[in-house]
Amino acid sequence: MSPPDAAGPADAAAGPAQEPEPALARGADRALVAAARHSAGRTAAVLGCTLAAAAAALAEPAVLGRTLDLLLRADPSGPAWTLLCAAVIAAEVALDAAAARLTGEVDGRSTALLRRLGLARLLGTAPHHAARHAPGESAARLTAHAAEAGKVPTAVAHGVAALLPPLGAVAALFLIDPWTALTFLLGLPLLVLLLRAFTRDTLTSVSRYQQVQLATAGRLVEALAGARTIAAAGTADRERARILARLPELGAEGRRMWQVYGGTTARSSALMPMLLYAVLAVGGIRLSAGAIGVGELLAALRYAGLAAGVGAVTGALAGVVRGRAAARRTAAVLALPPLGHGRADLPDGGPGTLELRDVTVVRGGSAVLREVTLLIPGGSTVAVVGRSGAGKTLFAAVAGRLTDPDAGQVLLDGVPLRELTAEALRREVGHAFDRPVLFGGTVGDAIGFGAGPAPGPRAVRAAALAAGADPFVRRLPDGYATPLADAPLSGGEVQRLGLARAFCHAGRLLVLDDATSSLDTVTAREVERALAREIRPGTRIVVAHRLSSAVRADLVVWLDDGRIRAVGPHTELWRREPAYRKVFATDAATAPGTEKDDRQPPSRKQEAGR
Ligand SMILES: Nc1ncnc2c1ncn2[C@@H]1O[C@H](COP(=O)(O)OP(=O)(O)OP(=O)(O)O)[C@@H](O)[C@H]1O
Repeated sequence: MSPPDAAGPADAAAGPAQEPEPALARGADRALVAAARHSAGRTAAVLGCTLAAAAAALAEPAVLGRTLDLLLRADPSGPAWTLLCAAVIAAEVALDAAAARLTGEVDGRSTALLRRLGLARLLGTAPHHAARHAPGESAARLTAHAAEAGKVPTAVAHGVAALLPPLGAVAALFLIDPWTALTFLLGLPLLVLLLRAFTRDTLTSVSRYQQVQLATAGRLVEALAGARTIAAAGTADRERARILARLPELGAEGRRMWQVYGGTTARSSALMPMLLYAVLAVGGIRLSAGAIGVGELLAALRYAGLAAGVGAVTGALAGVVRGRAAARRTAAVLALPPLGHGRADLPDGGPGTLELRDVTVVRGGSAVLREVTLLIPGGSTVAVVGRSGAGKTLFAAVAGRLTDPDAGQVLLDGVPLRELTAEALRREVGHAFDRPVLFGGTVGDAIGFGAGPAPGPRAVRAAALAAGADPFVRRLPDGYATPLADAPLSGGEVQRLGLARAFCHAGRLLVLDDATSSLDTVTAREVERALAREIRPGTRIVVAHRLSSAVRADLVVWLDDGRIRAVGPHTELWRREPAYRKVFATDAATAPGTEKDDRQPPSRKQEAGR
């Protein structure tokens, strides 16, 4: 088997164009709002439970203090207040437990929503947009980072609820004794400064940490895809070092995050006792002056503790900050432009006439397909030829709407491809690739894989026969029922299964992008004949390096540097254009129409990324 081997120089972190940061931040906030709306009822319940638990926590010192005063005075209502005390504490515990359970549920639902949206966008965009992010990066964005982002709605709810005890506690302090409240408020600016520094430092640190995480995941997946190249080049050690190169940065950022957290906790731990002692001292003076009772002093102390509850607020704040930073990573996937579809269908029985009007495709800032205008008559077979990098794959991609042109229009039987429904497009336009990726449980499933109802075993077998795959499939242990994972397939066999998949769903237009490059000449010729005789008639676009493909085509489209250099029958171009002959340089000794081994070195191409 010949798996795609994508080891390349691309450094995931350096390569792709990223969305500008403000746009990402807006996208992240929109995604988080959508996640919050998705579980609005449950998120409100989390908020309700946490607020109620906070209210119980707030009521507890007052009830406790009052109970103490009543018991000290041997007041007859003392036992009733004791029961009330127990009820408040029990309610606080129960509400905390309910909030924790609901939080887990909402976090899970929000994460699932972000992952669903991200996955739909990743698979619903043009392949070259999806390739903006290295596969490992995209995986990290939709797993770890989506999970972190999914916690934001509940973290906000917890954050809001965490504010209630400190604010309520300050109010309670005022009610008990204004002097204790003022004493506490004197220390408040220090707390505010502490929180601000914490938010700023955490955001920076978390952001850097996540960036390094993404880059490392990207490099790892790149290396896995390019394992053969690395083994062949003997660069395993160098590659391992490249993957792990940013590990020290990861460690440093991780430590910095803990330092920020630890520093804030340490400073708040130092600040809190000082505040409590100050409140205790003032409260003691007020007690000796007879302004408050013992129970009220106890309540004031507890309220001061609640008011200085910076730990709860910083914890929730840290969750929101981390989640928002992670949401930006996920939002980069959500920002990929969708390949939208229209509502039109194709006219019944159309021959598959394809028209390109002034089609321009821009990649990496420059036009790589330029003002291509062409009419391909329905039912004809067209060979697209040209030197490596001439734009053949991009031509095939716009012809079958794997991507949209940046300017111009592509029409099939008079209908712009953009206006077709997704169903009509994939019913009538099929693709086969140089290195197809097979999907499905069994070999038969892989051939039948496609939108719409699954084809029956007969249709699957007919397609495999036409693609020259039937003989080797029948030799597999369970034939068509052999699990894909147990089918040892060569590169050419995978390619034939990819062809069979395209034949199985053949519509009025079939685009074969180097799809026979791994087949021997005889098999390739058999496939071409079967394509002409046994597959539903229609228009064929064959990106080809083989001379024989050009020879057999009705029409040759010769691309050169992204432009159409000439269009015409092969014999005519061969006779008239010396440069055309050079396109098939290694076949120079082969006269037009002869059948020597006419294979050019195959250009290895992936299904995605153009
Ligand atoms: N996503 C992309 N970003 C930048 N440049 C791209 C991208 N996709 C294609 N190109 C460039 O566009 C040009 C045409 O590419 P294309 O793959 O269509 O060539 P090709 O004729 O099929 O080549 P080959 O015969 O080698 O497969 C090349 O120069 C290629 O580098």
